[in-house]
Amino acid sequence: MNTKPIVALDFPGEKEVFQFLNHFNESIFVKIGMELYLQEGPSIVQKVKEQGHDIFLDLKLHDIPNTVKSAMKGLARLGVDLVNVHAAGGIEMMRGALEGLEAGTPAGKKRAKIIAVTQLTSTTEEQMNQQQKISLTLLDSVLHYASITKEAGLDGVVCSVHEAGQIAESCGQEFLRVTPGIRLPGGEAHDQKRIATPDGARKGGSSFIVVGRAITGADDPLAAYKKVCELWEEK
Ligand SMILES: O=C(O)c1cc(=O)[nH]c(=O)n1[C@@H]1O[C@H](COP(=O)(O)O)[C@@H](O)[C@H]1O
Repeated sequence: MNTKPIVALDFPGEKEVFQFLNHFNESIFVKIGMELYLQEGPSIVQKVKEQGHDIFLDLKLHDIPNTVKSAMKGLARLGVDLVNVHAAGGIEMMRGALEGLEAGTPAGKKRAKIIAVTQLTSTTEEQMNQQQKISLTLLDSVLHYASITKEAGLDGVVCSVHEAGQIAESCGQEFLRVTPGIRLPGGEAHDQKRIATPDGARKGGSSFIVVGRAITGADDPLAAYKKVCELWEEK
């Protein structure tokens, strides 16, 4: 797995995906999320893989442990590089997800990394306090979810850049911090609440950045991708 920016293929269907991927003549790291997967099904994973791209299959599983375990067993056969669940499903559910993933990974193949969503980057502390009835700071809630994710044996979490550094301190550098909510300087936030720039993410302790609309919605997606890479990788 490389640490290239992960480009969110949030498109309605296959046609738009390949129009977009045609801009690139190198293999990149992409994310297939629920919008695309629910329209096209598992075949889209196969088709994107055939072009040589690394894949984060972002289906954010959150259900009873047995259901998540069985679902993960099936997903493991798709041969993707990274998958995720919601940490709010609890330790038993996350352990089930990991067991399913291990059981479903074909012999001789590397199992996908598995991470858990802490608090979505579209959530504010006020929303969390009022709507989830969690009376902590947002940072403490994210740190708590990171600690139970680690206890369950997963490889890391999805969080915002604002929490990434503290998670690295409490859970270790090896524990992945995958951070969406990335915008180019001055870019529109849209529905995201906890945002940062690619260079902010590098300085803030992210292991990976997930970038969607800043690239897919740009007039020149390749130029936007290159700009993101430049800021993310700058030494
Ligand atoms: O799990 C995710 O990928 C995810 C978690 C999160 O907390 N926030 C978040 O935005 N995402 C995903 O990251 C992508 C962000 O897209 P943009 O806001 O367009 O860059 C979307 O595909 C989201 O589904």
